[in-house]
Amino acid sequence: MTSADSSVAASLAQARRIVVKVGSSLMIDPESRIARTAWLATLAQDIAALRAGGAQVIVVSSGAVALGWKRLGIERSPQLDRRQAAAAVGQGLLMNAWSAAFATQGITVGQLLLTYDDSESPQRSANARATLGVLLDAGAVPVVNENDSVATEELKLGDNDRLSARVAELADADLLLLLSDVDGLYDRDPADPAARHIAHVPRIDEGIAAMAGGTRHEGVGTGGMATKIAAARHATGQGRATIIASGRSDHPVSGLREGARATLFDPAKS
Ligand SMILES: Nc1ncnc2c1ncn2[C@@H]1O[C@H](COP(=O)(O)OP(=O)(O)O)[C@@H](O)[C@H]1O
Ligand SMILES: N[C@@H](CCC(=O)OP(=O)(O)O)C(=O)O
Repeated sequence: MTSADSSVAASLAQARRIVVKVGSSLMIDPESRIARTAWLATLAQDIAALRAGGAQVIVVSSGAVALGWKRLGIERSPQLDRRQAAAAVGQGLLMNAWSAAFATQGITVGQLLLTYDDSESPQRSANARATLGVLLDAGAVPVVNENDSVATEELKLGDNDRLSARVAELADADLLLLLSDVDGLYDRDPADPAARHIAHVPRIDEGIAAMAGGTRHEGVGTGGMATKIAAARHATGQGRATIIASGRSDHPVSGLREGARATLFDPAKS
């Protein structure tokens, strides 16, 4: 285990309130069904273990749009009304999957659907904060997504990486964990075989931001590494450690506690 790995483990062990963001590519299979029911159960077990260690956990889950296409029986399309209709179908499927996964741990889930203007409005963000607080205190796991079916193009956050940083802010979390299909930041898109993994980022500067490219899952993932770095910048700037890690394997969080490779972004010093 390297020192950066142990810092990832230490950050997880120390955090009292954690936002775990799960990308679309982890939730679905190439046929656009909930693919990874067995995997989701292992993540729910990991989250139950974090809670048993005294942490509170909020999930931000993507996948509604990607899941909705197939069930609704329409072709994938960039058109807003079609994506919104797909999300209306997929969001229910997504919550069923989370609800079933956490039920195996005896944990109740509560759905929060937020828009950009909710997070900008003092009144609505105060309400969302209070709802999160009651859910957490009652022992539930809040599962958050963007309210894709109503958000207009101008008022969309548009990606759940940024949404998760805003949720971390709303909930005053001390750790943001972004689970993706890649085990952290590389010095260039890892599609390039020469790309090198970066285990530790003490400070996000323009050089770091310039390394991050887009997604290779057009129509499934949104934003690629660039929006994860934007989220990490937002969260670390507010003093929250951020980890980007792979969710490809079973037990992705306990894997990190045992030294799996990831990228740790230090919180900014005040
Ligand atoms: N510098 C980089 N380091 C790591 N991944 C990168 C980088 N630049 C672009 N990417 C791409 O970002 C992808 C992860 O983002 P994305 O597809 O949006 O996933 P998610 O659904 O988890 O949000 C990676 O699979 C990779 O193709
Ligand atoms: N709110 C959208 C997720 C958009 C998004 O950011 O997706 P991803 O890049 O996979 O985290 C959905 O549920 O389909």
